[in-house]
Amino acid sequence: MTTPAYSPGLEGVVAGETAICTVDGGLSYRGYGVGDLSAHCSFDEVAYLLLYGELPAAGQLKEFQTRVAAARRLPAPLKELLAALPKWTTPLDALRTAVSALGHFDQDAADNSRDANLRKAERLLAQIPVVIADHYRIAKGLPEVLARQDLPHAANFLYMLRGAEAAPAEVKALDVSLILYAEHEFNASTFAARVIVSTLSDLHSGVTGAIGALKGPLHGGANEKVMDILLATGGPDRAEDWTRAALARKERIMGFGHRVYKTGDVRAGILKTYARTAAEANAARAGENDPLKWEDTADIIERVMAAEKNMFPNLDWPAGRLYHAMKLEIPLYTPIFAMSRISGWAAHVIEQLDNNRLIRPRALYKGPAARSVKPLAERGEQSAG
Ligand SMILES: CC(=O)SCCNC(=O)CCNC(=O)[C@H](O)C(C)(C)COP(=O)(O)OP(=O)(O)OC[C@H]1O[C@@H](n2cnc3c(N)ncnc32)[C@H](O)[C@@H]1OP(=O)(O)O
Ligand SMILES: O=C([O-])CC(=O)C(=O)O
Repeated sequence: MTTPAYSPGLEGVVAGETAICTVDGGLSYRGYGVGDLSAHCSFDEVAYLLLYGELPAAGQLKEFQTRVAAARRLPAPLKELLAALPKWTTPLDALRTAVSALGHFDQDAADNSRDANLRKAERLLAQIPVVIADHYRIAKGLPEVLARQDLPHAANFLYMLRGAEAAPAEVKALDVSLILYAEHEFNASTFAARVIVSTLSDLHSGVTGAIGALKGPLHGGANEKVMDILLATGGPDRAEDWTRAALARKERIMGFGHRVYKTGDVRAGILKTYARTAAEANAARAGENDPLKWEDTADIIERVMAAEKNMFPNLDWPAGRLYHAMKLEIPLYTPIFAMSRISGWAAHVIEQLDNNRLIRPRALYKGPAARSVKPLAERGEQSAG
């Protein structure tokens, strides 16, 4: 047997084929550049594109939105479960548990046909924002807000969370962030979902595992850490010294760097404008006198990171700031990523199952050489590996 090539972290390894997305030559979903999609489409259209392969015509979009809106409700026992979770449960952990539980209530759960997976994907697309908003309101002791049938994905989420309709500019900014978060080829959470369903497991299992992978701060969890970093600097006056000191301590500045993008992430550039505009608008509304404090702080950190590390922002960097400017609480940021990425995860699960082969790579063995077992009575104590 020949020894297969080994690449730590699978860097640069082509682990499968996809027709959903490419990061080569600028990020595109099914052939459409993300700049074009975020300028001309809504998240609902992009979710349809990812799931069905083509942008919807007006009638198809309406039918899709109607189906999704009708599925915006949770089984009563799941609401009870959300209320029964320990009070320290994070919103992302609650979401992971809820998606797993939703599998029990979905009549198509065990059906891995393409049609059933599309039906389940639409339902999860509808249910995930409801889980996030319901858990948030339960944890705060606030009354439940029922989903609206007449609002698109982003607008309905903000409505359920706050109990009031959001301003159009806020809805647009959130919507653009959802478009940019929707899909990204073989990132860790999507790959996790594909590995899971490659055993012929089911969509809910794949998405539950994907949420677990998204949680980590090297992936989706980074968007929550971004604001921790900005707040820790104290503001523009101390941002440069703080960043240099953090780098000297060999700390990672969350929101920077990327496994694939080494000269910058196109999505970060698109969302930066929305983060800045939201900061100006929302601070003005709240009567704050330094609306661009965190945007200016971010600019300084960007300059230091480029000069010291030749490292550039990824999408989480402006997304964390945008959500903060919208006065959303930090533990909601990674769940918001999930409420978008469900469209990409589901598209990949369907694509994997359309042409499935078990994903089972090899490991390079680094353990002890072959040896014989000594009878128990003859073994001395040895410290574990
Ligand atoms: C939407 C998304 O999920 S995008 C990713 C979001 N994640 C983050 O923002 C977390 C911060 N960034 C990182 O940890 C990394 O850049 C990753 C995990 C995203 C990509 O990592 P890789 O390309 O595999 O690089 P790797 O982790 O091997 O790091 C290489 C070197 O760069 C350093 N480095 C990488 N990212 C950063 C960072 N953000 N800040 C400071 N140093 C960094 C590492 O410490 C390491 O240094 P060393 O060689 O001296 O040990
Ligand atoms: O591709 C990656 O490794 C992470 C990422 O940017 C994403 O999932 O959007």
